[in-house]
Amino acid sequence: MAQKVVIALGGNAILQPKQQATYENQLENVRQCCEIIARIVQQGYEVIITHGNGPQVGNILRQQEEAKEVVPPFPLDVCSAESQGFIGYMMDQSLKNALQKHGLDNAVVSILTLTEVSMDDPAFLNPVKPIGVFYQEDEAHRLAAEKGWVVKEDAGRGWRRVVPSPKPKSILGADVIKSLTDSRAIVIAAGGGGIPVCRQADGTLSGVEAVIDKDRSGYQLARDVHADVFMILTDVQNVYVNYGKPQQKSLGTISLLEAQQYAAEGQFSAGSMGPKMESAIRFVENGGTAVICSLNQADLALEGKAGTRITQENLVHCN
Ligand SMILES: Nc1ncnc2c1ncn2[C@@H]1O[C@H](COP(=O)(O)OP(=O)(O)O)[C@@H](O)[C@H]1O
Ligand SMILES: NC(=O)OP(=O)(O)O
Repeated sequence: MAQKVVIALGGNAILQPKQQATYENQLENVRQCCEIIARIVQQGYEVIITHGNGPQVGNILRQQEEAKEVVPPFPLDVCSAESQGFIGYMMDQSLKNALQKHGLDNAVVSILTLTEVSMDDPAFLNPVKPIGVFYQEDEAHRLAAEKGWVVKEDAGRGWRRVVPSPKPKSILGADVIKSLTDSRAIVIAAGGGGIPVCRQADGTLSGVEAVIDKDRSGYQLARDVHADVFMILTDVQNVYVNYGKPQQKSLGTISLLEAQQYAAEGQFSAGSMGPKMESAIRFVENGGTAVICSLNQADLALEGKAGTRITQENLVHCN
């Protein structure tokens, strides 16, 4: 039987920190990624795709705020929906083209997905999810004072605006996504973690101003579609311990136990590698294999030849 893999593509892989935020740059990154995904489909995997939206939703929010004198700005959950729509469109188009090139006829569908969160989530009191572009520290503090933003340092790469990131409770429509994947369709879903919504006392849904971590919702999606592999693609080739320090060490294939120990030591930053490792560990705890690697090595990493792989087996190997 074909192995099912959920591929989570980082927002910073779609728009790299040093790139100008043009549509063309983002489309080219997505196009390159879809070439690799098409090769994975050709290898016989059933593929489900999810993606981040941190840089993109931050830029949409900024566009709205800058134009507020002429067009009333939309709330953050609507900006999240916009980002899910445009990234889903780029992926849908690029993947259809890449599959056609490889002579593959799988259907591709992009599903605008809502993710339920709880308004009691403590994450609303401590914003940690970085969105938008990177700033120098002094400029970040100036913007925070001027615009009422909360800003934080992001994994040694600069300063960014941060917003609340509640944990996903459930991905709405996951059963429909699963039946589509069971019929060989390649589904793009829960982009940007899904649009955050909460359920009111009367059962109705309403939007929530937050950005859900796509690695956390990617884990839920992988669990809901019964995936064998959960793969997180980002802008580093491996997960490292002592990241950014002279004794930095790259992780190849590691056991679940080793991953849990590194996480307990606080090796992985909140808002970047932290949620990736947390989600990868949860997936392996539930019986699967998790891989974290760079976008351009996804196919190699699936074969165990690149990236960081967390397995249930007690295999320890460092690059
Ligand atoms: N221990 C670590 N190992 C590798 N990368 C790390 C680590 N801790 C923090 N990072 C940072 O995490 C970043 C990837 O997270 P993030 O920017 O949220 O990615 P994405 O947008 O692709 O989901 C890397 O670029 C790196 O700077
Ligand atoms: N929503 C989300 O997790 O986006 P990034 O992958 O850009 O951080």
